[in-house]
Amino acid sequence: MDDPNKKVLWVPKRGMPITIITGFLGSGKTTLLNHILSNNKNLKIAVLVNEFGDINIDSQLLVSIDENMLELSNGCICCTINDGLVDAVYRILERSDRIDYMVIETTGVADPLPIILTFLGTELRDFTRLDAIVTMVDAESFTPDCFDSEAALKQIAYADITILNKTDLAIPEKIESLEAYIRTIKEGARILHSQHGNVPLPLILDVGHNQRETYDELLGEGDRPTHSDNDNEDPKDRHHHHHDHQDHHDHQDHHDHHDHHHSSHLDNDGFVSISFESDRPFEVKKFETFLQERLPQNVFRAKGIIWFQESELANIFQLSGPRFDLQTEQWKTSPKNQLVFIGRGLNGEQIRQQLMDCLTRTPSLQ
Ligand SMILES: Nc1nc2c(ncn2[C@@H]2O[C@H](COP(=O)(O)OP(=O)(O)OP(=O)(O)O)[C@@H](O)[C@H]2O)c(=O)[nH]1
Repeated sequence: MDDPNKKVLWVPKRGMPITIITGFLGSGKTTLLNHILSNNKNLKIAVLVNEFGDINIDSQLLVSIDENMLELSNGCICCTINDGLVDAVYRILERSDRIDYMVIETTGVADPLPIILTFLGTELRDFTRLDAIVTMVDAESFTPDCFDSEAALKQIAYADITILNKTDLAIPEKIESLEAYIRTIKEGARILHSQHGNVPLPLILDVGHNQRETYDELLGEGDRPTHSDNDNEDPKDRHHHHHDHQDHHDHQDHHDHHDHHHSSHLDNDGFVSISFESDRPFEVKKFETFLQERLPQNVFRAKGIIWFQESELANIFQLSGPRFDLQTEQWKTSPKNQLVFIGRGLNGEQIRQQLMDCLTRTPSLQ
């Protein structure tokens, strides 16, 4: 055992507060995260961004934060709870620099429940305090059929706070009927309105709206005493917790647990993500034609950083439903194309070929 006098109280008393931002594809999660990072004055916030796709576009679209405060995980955290989420959270917790708060942005197709249960039902609950699940809803494009997506519905059902975002694009009647609809899914829902995620931060951070009792039944621990503070725990022990779940015996337990939560997983609701990268620029005209004439209807969301032969700048491309948008900024890396397309039943090979056709010709072919 370590010298007990050497114990360091570096785990916050009630555990690291965690806010989880969910919301369907393109609803404004990254926009909200940027609002939080730009406007919070006092908190040192660590961010965990999870993306559904091979390329991390979001991380490049975040306002600059200390690189060390950002953890990335690819794929869907609700599918890779063991390796992705738990480890990424531990990596943040184990940092020696001061961190007051953790914000996690899930993918647009994530079912929040397995993520919530991971925080409440694994050893993570000793070191974290789930503060609130914040769900972004696109007030313009959201319809009660929820894009046929079970994930979209669950994101609202498990929200502690729902933000009706993009109110600039929706008529008041639509906003009203959406509110009413949300309350049919979740009685007594706390609903905020926003444009570009602009909500007062005290309404969404450190609000203590997540109630673990709500999940007792799912966690199978109705009569179990609630966990006490862990301010007396030796960080070394905590460290062991972490590695325990990687050794054989515990790993097995962990797996059972995981599978249990996983059974409710939605397999991304049939959404697939296609990524494209190239070190050669596009020709503007060809890419325009691609967008106008070739882009399949079933692409629900696309985003990326585009290199046009005609431009010195990086072009940030955003497509959400029927809208798309291009904005320029200085390159932070050497110029290249990085794009992700998300939708149902996409033909990846075809999309990639069409994008290849947008590239400038290689010198040898000219
Ligand atoms: N007009 C309008 N556009 C918005 C608003 N909020 C976000 N957007 C735009 O909507 C697009 C998608 O926003 P993101 O924040 O990237 O959405 P997301 O939920 O992170 O998207 P995924 O990562 O695909 O899940 C971007 O082009 C934003 O600029 C808003 O309130 N009004």
